[in-house]
Amino acid sequence: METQDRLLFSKLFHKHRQVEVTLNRSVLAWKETEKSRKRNRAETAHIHALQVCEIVAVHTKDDDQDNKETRRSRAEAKQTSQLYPHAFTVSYVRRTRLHQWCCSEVMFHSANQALSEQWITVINEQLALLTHRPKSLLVYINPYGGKRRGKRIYEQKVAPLFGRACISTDVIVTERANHARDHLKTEANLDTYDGVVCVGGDGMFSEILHGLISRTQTDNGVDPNQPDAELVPCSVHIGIIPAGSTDCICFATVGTNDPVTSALHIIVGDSQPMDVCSVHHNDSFLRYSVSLLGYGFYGDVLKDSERKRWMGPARYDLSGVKTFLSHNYYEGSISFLPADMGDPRDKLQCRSGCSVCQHKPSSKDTQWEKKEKSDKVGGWRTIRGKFIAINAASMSCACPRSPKGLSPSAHLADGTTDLILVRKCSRLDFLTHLLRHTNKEDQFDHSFVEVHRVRRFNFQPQQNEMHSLEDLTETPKKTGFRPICSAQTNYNSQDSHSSWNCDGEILPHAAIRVSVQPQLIRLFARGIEEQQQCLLEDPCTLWALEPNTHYSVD
Ligand SMILES: CCCCCCCCCCCCC/C=C/[C@@H](O)[C@H](COP(=O)(O)O)NC(=O)CCCCC
Ligand SMILES: Nc1ncnc2c1ncn2[C@@H]1O[C@H](COP(=O)(O)OP(=O)(O)O)[C@@H](O)[C@H]1O
Ligand SMILES: [Ca+2]
Repeated sequence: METQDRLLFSKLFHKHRQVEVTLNRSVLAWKETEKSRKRNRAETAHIHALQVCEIVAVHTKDDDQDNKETRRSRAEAKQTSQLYPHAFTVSYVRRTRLHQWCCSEVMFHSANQALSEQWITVINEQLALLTHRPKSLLVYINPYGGKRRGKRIYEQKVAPLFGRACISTDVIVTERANHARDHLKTEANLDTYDGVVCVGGDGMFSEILHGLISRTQTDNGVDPNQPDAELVPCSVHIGIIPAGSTDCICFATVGTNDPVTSALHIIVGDSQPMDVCSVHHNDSFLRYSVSLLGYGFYGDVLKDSERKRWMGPARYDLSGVKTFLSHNYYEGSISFLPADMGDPRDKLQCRSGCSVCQHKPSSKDTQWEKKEKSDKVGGWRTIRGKFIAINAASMSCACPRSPKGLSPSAHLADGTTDLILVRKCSRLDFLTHLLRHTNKEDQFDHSFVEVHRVRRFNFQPQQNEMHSLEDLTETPKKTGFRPICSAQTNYNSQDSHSSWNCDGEILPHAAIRVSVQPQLIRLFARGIEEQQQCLLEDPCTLWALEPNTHYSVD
């Protein structure tokens, strides 16, 4: 970076010290001047830098300054304000704990009003060049999601940030289930928004997903009932402010469930493509899924938990224990079309800028699929058996309960889903498998678990009439649970079918056809960041550094 690339360079005051401030197209940086450093006997010159793309806003001093600095040294602050009364504040993204962001501020003072205004103008000009940032958002709040804090979370933590970033919003607090979905499907004027934000959990996200996809297909004349239809990607981004019970979609795309972090990802206009599974029963469309499609264990947990909604997020713990103790298994046949790339056990985790997901399936891949379809059996595999759980994870499904998720190496946007088959096994074995979701051990490393990366799959449950004698002898006594090490599992003819847990919603049919639609939607997210993100360039290059001075960089 040569000094001629500088857009602005000035000597200003920051925390009562004179600093050289410099701005180019990508970085805003400042360091104490030599004069000021000598006065403060500082041996090291510290260079601070922040990326322009992570600046939230710039404002005249104003209002906001009940900050720590002012509390620490009111007298000094008063003196600076008197000598250098013209100030501006830059709000920017600061990384705090792992994957967590906050909005920080830095204030610069000047004696010269025109100079202060020039800084504001030039920074704003640079922000205006970031055209991917949303200017107008449609926000839906589920007031009953999670611990029923959605409205408060939005009003106290998110709305002030949107206001600071000059984003205009239309806010709808939902009055019933499917209010947001129906509004998006038929009423919302989507041309006026750059994004739709949902404040709630995975169920609320699912409403937005269905509303947007359905609207997009209707507008483009695509019939979603055709299982082989190529769906049209949605042009409007979706933002998630986590305020639900599991919030797995937020956690797996951002790395944390923090409303402020998510609001900042929306403000900076991050964009993360995501695969969507379309689920059909015969030739009728049932639902879309982006995270978990789970039959058996997760379907039963969800079904049981719906009756305990009043308990809030803790309902899943109780239903989880109950379902685990019931130890049901289900018979059926699963056929799938393996993906030609990647492996669920390759330990290549999907992270921000993931190289696997950069490769959007091309028309060549689609032709390959068509060929597979045309020779009917080519590529398709079928597995019959008795399963405790059949899970399709289109993303890792990481969440606070399971920080690495159901399939730690699943990708957000590779056009595939990881099909995990957990066969009938003892309770102890199943418990060991479940516990491995919460520690570093490999949950797939069991003889009764297999996992396949697939593009499509079909499930057909076993018809009720055929039970082997062995199965019938396994029907449990109604009075209690059998020993924890027992290999026996429950099978009673009334409950011979489970339900599918589709991103937290119960599906009415057991027999389904699933097809992954690559990168059908985009979220205001960037995937999980690997580590503290480095600056695009070394801020030291912004200055001709002085000899015999030690420098340190933020
Ligand atoms: C004995 C220790 C057992 C630990 C098991 C941990 C495994 C947890 C994996 C959880 C995967 C969750 C996938 C996401 C599902 C959500 O879409 C769904 C709805 O979320 P929301 O709308 O926010 O309520 N949540 C669930 O289905 C809950 C599953 C909980 C299972 C215990
Ligand atoms: N105003 C409302 N009243 C009742 N149910 C609602 C309302 N708004 C949304 N819902 C439904 O609530 C369910 C759960 O919402 P969600 O935000 O995912 O919370 P949780 O994570 O606690 O399940 C979703 O199925 C959604 O359709
Ligand atoms: Ca995927």
